[in-house]
Amino acid sequence: MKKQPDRLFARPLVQVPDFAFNEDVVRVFPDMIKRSVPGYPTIVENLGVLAGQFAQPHSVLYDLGSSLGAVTQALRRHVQVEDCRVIAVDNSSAMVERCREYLHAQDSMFQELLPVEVVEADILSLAFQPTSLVALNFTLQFIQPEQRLALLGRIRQALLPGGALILSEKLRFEDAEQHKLLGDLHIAFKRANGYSELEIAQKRSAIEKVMLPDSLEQHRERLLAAGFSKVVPWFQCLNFASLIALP
Ligand SMILES: C[S@@+](CC[C@H](N)C(=O)[O-])C[C@H]1O[C@@H](n2cnc3c(N)ncnc32)[C@H](O)[C@@H]1O
Ligand SMILES: O=C(O)C(=O)C[C@]1(C(=O)O)C=C[C@@H](O)C=C1
Repeated sequence: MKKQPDRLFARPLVQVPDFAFNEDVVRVFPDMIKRSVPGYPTIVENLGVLAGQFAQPHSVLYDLGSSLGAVTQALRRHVQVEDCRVIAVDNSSAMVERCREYLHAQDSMFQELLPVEVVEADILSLAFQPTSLVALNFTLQFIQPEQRLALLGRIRQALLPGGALILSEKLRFEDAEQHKLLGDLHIAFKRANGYSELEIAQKRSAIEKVMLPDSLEQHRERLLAAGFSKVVPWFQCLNFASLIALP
């Protein structure tokens, strides 16, 4: 379970392959996401706090695209509601395997944590159980754009009254000047976290076909079209934001 620094794009690659959540990424993922996503630790910790306000007894909490279970761990630290359990879902077997190890370690450190099940599955073909809280923390941006509405619709159908979806995403901006400013500041954030120009450029070309961010307006419209009644942004740092969507 050794956590390694992210040097995946440090050396020049003849051809940069498309980004995938494989074994190499799993080894460096905690370091990669913290150094790449402005506000990530704040979002994850507060997601636990927010979840505590929506979680209901005898219901399921979903962490969709759970990676190594950072959100699941925050849910388990913050939510103390009777007969709640967490279902963490990811379709990367490398992520799922390591996630189970981390959660096992959390079990041995804390008492009275919510029970958790880690499922290796495609969230697009998941049969959702009635749920009071769904977290999509930087996952929707990796789903094919034409499949996003249907997924959100199914999540909406599964949500209990009084529950919530928490959706965190990288944003693009419809105003070109704003898009460039926040994009440049994100690059400055990566530089300040020790990434070289080469690492930044190669990561960008690895990710540009697999991660397709939407604008805040697109998110809002799509969430409303999926049947959500209200969309409330609760956090933004540069071009990364998190929204609460109410059923
Ligand atoms: C950026 S990571 C999410 C980070 C994580 N939620 C966290 O807060 O640390 C995106 C994750 O979504 C997973 N993923 C992408 N498409 C998926 C799908 N269709 N079904 C399940 N998981 C998916 C990837 O394997 C990856 O682990
Ligand atoms: O936008 C970027 O440059 C990123 O690296 C973002 C991002 C993400 O938002 O999930 C992309 C892939 C990695 O999982 C970590 C961070």
